[in-house]
Amino acid sequence: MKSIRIGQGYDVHQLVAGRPLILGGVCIPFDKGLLGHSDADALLHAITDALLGAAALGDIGKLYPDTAAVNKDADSRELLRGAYAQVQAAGWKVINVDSTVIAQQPKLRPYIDQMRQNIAAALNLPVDAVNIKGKTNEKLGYLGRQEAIEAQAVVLLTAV
Ligand SMILES: Nc1ccn([C@@H]2O[C@H](COP(=O)(O)O)[C@@H](O)[C@H]2O)c(=O)n1
Ligand SMILES: C[C@@]1(CO)OP(=O)(O)OP(=O)(O)OC[C@H]1O
Repeated sequence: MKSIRIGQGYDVHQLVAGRPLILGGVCIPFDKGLLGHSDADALLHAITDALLGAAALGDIGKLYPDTAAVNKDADSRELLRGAYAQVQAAGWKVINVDSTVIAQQPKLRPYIDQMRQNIAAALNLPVDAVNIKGKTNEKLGYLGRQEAIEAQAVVLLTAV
């Protein structure tokens, strides 16, 4: 049997006024957005870390330091594609992705299908190999107070 690997990823970014809210490569209408060096797409960052973790290639900050001017305002779809190129060069391909975005507001459901399509395109996967779940934080803590949005992801790789 071909070997398989699992990886998990996590990210959180602060929600602030004056920034666009970008999740899964979708710009979501909202009165606040995520703060970061890049476009701060917490979902794509969590998936990128899950990919790199499964292939034992470190983490997103190792590939794309937040001190590098080239990464300023980067489109996280490009970061995800670049990380996946390294994962593929190491002899792996993705089987599937599952993820959770914890956002008290806004409701993500209307945007989930477009996010799945963006992630599937970046990873050369069928859309039904990518799942995204939205959760509130039941108004608890900093997520519940809409001070941040968090994302968690797992990916499964198989040897090519
Ligand atoms: N930002 C969010 C949060 C939740 N959803 C959807 O609502 C359902 C219920 O959420 P709970 O946190 O109350 O369990 C959840 O299963 C999602 O379908 C959402 O779309 N966006
Ligand atoms: C993506 C990078 C690089 O621009 O910066 P941020 O957008 O701040 O995101 P984070 O998830 O904190 O870490 C990875 C970074 O190195």
